[in-house]
Amino acid sequence: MQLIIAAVGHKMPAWIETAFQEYAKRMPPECRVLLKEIKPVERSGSKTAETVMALERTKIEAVIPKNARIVALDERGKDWTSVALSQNLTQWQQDGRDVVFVIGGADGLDAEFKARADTLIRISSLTLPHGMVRVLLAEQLYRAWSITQNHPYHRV
Ligand SMILES: C[S@@+](CC[C@H](N)C(=O)[O-])C[C@H]1O[C@@H](n2cnc3c(N)ncnc32)[C@H](O)[C@@H]1O
Repeated sequence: MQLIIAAVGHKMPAWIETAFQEYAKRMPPECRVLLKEIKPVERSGSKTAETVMALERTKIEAVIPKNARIVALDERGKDWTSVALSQNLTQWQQDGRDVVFVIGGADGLDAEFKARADTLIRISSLTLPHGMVRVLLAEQLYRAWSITQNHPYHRV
């Protein structure tokens, strides 16, 4: 199983890259997190937000491996606890399918893409900047793995 974060957004500030790597590098070899950045579609007066999201959806789908489980990130998604994420991580490791966490761009994710995702989760009910979402997600994946290992990083 490969954990992939497909994130619309590139050329992130150095502090986002540093924070993301801080957690990604802690993951063990059997549970590595691979980041696939997707260049946002250029905004222009003639493109509606729906058009932009549909174009970004095509770019997102191009980086998703066949048969991968899709977990879309959205502030309206299910509110998982870290323990629930760790339980899902254990199940995902058992079934072996790749898992792709998808983070949208400035306008969000295409509605049809979200409807077809296997799961829609939120990190908070607040709207977060997309760069910070990849950092928080990487930390939560490391925490979830720590829970599965009874590692002292996670304290109940
Ligand atoms: C700036 S937000 C887009 C906001 C957009 N107006 C919307 O309604 O989705 C960019 C991306 O960050 C992610 N995101 C933002 N806040 C989030 C949250 N609280 N939980 C999970 N993902 C979030 C989502 O993937 C979203 O598509």
